[in-house]
Amino acid sequence: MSSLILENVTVDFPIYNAKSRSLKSQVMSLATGGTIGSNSDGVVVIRGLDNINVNLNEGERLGLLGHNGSGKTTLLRVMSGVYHPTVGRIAINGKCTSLINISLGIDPEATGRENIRIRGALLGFSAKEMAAKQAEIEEFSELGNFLSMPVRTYSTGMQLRLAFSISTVIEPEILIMDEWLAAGDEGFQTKANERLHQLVNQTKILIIASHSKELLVKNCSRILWLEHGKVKMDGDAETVANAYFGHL
Ligand SMILES: Nc1ncnc2c1ncn2[C@@H]1O[C@H](COP(=O)(O)OP(=O)(O)OP(=O)(O)O)[C@@H](O)[C@H]1O
Repeated sequence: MSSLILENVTVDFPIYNAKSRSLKSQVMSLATGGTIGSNSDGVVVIRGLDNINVNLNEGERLGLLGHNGSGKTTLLRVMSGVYHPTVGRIAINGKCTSLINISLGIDPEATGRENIRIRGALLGFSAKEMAAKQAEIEEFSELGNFLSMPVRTYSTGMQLRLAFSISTVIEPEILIMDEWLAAGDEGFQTKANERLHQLVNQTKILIIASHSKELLVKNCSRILWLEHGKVKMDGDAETVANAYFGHL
């Protein structure tokens, strides 16, 4: 059974070149972002997440809502292992894939084909599994002869096509997304959308951050509303979305 559990998770970002004396006290509810404070050494600290508790089980589809800087991306990054909690712990059960920063790790000097191979190895595919995946990824990307060219020669859209084709070939049990991924030109977008829908439908646990009510209500069963790194509301998707969009 897949599950994802966060217990008392706090994430602090120490900012060594900021001066705490220049910070003015602000009315919290007016400010965007996390809480800015300082630690015992006088170092300025931005608290991205503040004591978050989430328990996700198979079948759950969690949406993240909140103003700019409320902690959505930080939470997604903690869930995908990019950040470690400063305090608290996280337990992940199941194969987890994050579709945030899909272009990260693409080597511009290597060819498209080499990049597919490199990423496959990083994802833990065996040589045999990779041979089948390689053909599938190449075909999906529709990059043709460009697959033999270094990625630095690609346009932005072509790079995205490659990154998208690679990142979505895996079938995760836990899927983490920051907004709905859009890649490529019109033709490719239709195809990319279909693939994303497939992934979202197949995954056992979904976590997606978005500013779109429609997207969240359509894809999620539960929504966590974050404010200044804290949980403001957690509940049924429609109820939380109505409360959030009603307060704006
Ligand atoms: N790498 C970092 N270094 C310092 N502070 C950070 C870093 N990443 C995030 N923060 C801070 O943590 C808080 C939460 O940011 P986060 O990116 O998680 O917000 P968000 O809800 O995803 O916002 P948005 O809707 O604008 O994408 C903000 O106050 C931000 O300034």
